[in-house]
Amino acid sequence: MDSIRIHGQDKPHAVCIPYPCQGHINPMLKLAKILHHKGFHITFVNTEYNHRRLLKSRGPDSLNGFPSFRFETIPDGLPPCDADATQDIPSLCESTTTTCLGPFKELLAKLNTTSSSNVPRVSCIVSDGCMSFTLDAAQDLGIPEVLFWTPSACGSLGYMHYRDLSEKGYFPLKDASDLTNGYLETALDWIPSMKGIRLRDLPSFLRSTNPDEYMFKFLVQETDRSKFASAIVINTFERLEKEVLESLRTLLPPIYAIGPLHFLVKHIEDKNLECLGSNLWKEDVQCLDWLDSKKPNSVVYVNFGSITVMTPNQLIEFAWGLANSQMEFLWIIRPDIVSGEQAILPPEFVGETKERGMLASWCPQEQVLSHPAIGGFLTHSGWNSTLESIGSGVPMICWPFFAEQQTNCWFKGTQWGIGMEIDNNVKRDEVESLVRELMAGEKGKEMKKKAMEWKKLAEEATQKPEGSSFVAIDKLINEILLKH
Ligand SMILES: O=c1ccn([C@@H]2O[C@H](COP(=O)(O)OP(=O)(O)O[C@H]3O[C@H](CO)[C@@H](O)[C@H](O)[C@H]3O)[C@@H](O)[C@H]2O)c(=O)[nH]1
Repeated sequence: MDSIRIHGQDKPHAVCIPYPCQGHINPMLKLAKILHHKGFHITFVNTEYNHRRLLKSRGPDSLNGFPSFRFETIPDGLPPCDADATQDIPSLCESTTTTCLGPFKELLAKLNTTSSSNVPRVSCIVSDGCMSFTLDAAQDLGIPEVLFWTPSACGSLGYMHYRDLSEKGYFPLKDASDLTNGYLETALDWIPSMKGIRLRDLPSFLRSTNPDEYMFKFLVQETDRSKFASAIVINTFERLEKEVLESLRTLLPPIYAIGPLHFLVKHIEDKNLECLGSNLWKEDVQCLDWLDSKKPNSVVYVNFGSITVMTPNQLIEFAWGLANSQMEFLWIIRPDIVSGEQAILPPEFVGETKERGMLASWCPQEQVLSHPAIGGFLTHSGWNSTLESIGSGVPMICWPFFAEQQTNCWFKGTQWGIGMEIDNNVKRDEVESLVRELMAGEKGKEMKKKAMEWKKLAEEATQKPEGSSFVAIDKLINEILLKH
C-alpha cells in the first residue's frame, strides 16, 4: 500500500487515542500502524489500567514501541479498586468524558515540549468517536482531528437518529411492559437506508423507561459533537454499507470508509510492527493446532466478544444446544462471561463433547476465523467480529447483546444474507436447530455463498490500488491529516 508515503524532516505526528475497551483498541491500533507505514510519527494513548493489562497478557517488552511509534498513558478516571469497571460501559464513558481531557491536554503539551528532536510536534489527532472531548484539545492546538467510529456505519446511523426517535416519542418507553408487549416490533419507514427496521433492531440503549438513561444521553452528545470533527472514519467498505454511508454523509463532516482494517493493515511490510498487539486477555494458541486436525468447514466457532455477559442458565442452554447439534465446535468462554459468577459447565456436557469440542478462554480470533476448518460463527455481532467473519467468508448466527449489535444483526439477516438471529431468551432446541442449519442446511449453504461474495468485495476494497478503502486512506491523509 504505497500510493503515498511521506518522507523528510517534518514528519507529521498523529496522536491516536482509542476508547479503552478491546473492540475499540484493536481497530485503532491497526489504523495507527497504517498511518505509521505512510510516514507518520505515532503516539498511541492507552489508559493506565489497559497498559498494565497489555503488559501482563503480552509480556513486559510488548509496549516498548519504536522510535517513531510510542505508547503513552493517561488515567481513565475510575477508582483504582474497581478492577472490573472497564467492562461497565456507562461508568467508563462517564469517567473518560468527565476526567480525561485534562490529562490528555497535559500529554499533548509534554509531547510538544519534549527536548528530544526525535518527536515532531503533534500535527493531528485521531480519536475514538466515543472520546469526543478530545476535540477541545485539537481546537486549542489548531490542528485537525479525525473521529474514528469503530461500530458499523449502520449502527452509527442508528445513533445519529436517537434525537429524532426521542422527539418523535419512541423513547423513553412508557413502562417496562413495552419490552414484552410487542411494541419493540414496531417497524419504522422514515430512517433513510433502513426502511422496515424495527425498534428492537436499533442500538439497544433506546430500550429504557428512563428519559435520563446515561448511555442514551451520552450517544446523543457524542453524535452531536462529531459534527465538529475535521472528518469521520469508519471501519467498513463502500460496497457493504453504500446507502447507509450516503445517508450519514448528508448529516456529518466528510466520511472515509477505510475497512476492513484487518485487511488493509496486511499490506504493511514493516514486520517490526507485528509485535505490537492489543489483546487484553492472553491468547490460547493451542486451538489453532486443534483446528489443523479438522476437516474444512466442519467446526462451528462460538465467541461473544469482550463485553457480553450472560446468565448461568443461558450458558447452559448454549452448551446443550451445541452438544445436541452433534457438530464439532470451538467455544471461547471468557473468564468473566457470566456476570458476577464463575462460568461453570455441567460435567455431563464436558464429558459428552470432549471428542468434538474445544474450550478456551481467549483466542487469536482473526486467525481462527480465517482457518479453513471454521464453517460458521455463533457471535454476539460486535462489528470487529462481523468484519473478521465477512473477511473470512464465514456465515453467522447472531445473538446480539447490546449497543449497535442488534442493528448489525438486522443488516446481516435482511440486507447482506449472511446471518440468522437467535432469540435473546436462548433455548437449547433453537441453538441446536440453528447450528445444524448454519453448518449443514440449505439456508446455511446460501449464507456461505453470500459470505464468500462479500469476502471478495472486501478484498477488492482493500487489496487493489483502485479499491475504495485503499483510495480512502490516502484521501484521508491528503485532504485532512496533512492539512495543518
Ligand atoms: O477470543 C477472542 C475474542 C475476541 N477477540 C477480538 O476482540 C475484538 C472484539 O471486538 P467486537 O467483535 O467488535 O466485540 P466487542 O468487544 O463487544 O466490541 C465493542 O466494540 C465494537 C466496535 O465499536 C462494537 O461493535 C461492539 O458492539 C462493542 O461491544 C475482535 O477484534 C476480536 O478479533 C480476540 O482476539 N479473541
